[in-house]
Amino acid sequence: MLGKKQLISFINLCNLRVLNNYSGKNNSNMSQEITSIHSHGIEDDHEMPMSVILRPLPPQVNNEKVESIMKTLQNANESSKVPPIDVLWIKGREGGDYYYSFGGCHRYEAHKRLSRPTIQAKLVKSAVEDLRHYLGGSTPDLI
Ligand SMILES: Nc1ncnc2c1ncn2[C@@H]1O[C@H](COP(=O)(O)OP(=O)(O)OP(=O)(O)O)[C@@H](O)[C@H]1O
Repeated sequence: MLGKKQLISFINLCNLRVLNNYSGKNNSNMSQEITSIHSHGIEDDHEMPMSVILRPLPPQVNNEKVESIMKTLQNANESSKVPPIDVLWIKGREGGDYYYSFGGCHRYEAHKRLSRPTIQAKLVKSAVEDLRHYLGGSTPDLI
């Protein structure tokens, strides 16, 4: 279990990674999609890069379930049976974009073990207050 200081450092490290990723050329399409989603204030499904998703809470997974989902994902005829995970999209006070995920542990873990670069995600526009429900006093100051 991470201590409070470690958790904050971890989140800050991840945030740096998010900002770096989003300034990179490879994510230009993603940035455009995000911008258009923001302007409409809606939730929608996206092919999100795994590397930008912040998961500050350690997952507790059932290996059999993860392996079963991996098999489903690897079968082209079955993969659509795995629904998108929910990702909270939060704007920092200086305009930074942060993508937090708390549920969908088994689906996320299955993608990770398959080294999938992206995961289908439902982007849900959220506020820092929503993050506080999960992280309490360890909620970072998002810039
Ligand atoms: N082989 C499979 N095994 C389990 N679930 C599968 C499989 N294939 C598709 N699914 C779907 O994937 C989703 C898994 O959701 P579930 O709530 O069980 O786990 P999770 O959300 O990924 O993890 P957690 O609930 O622990 O955060 C369900 O909608 C389920 O129908």
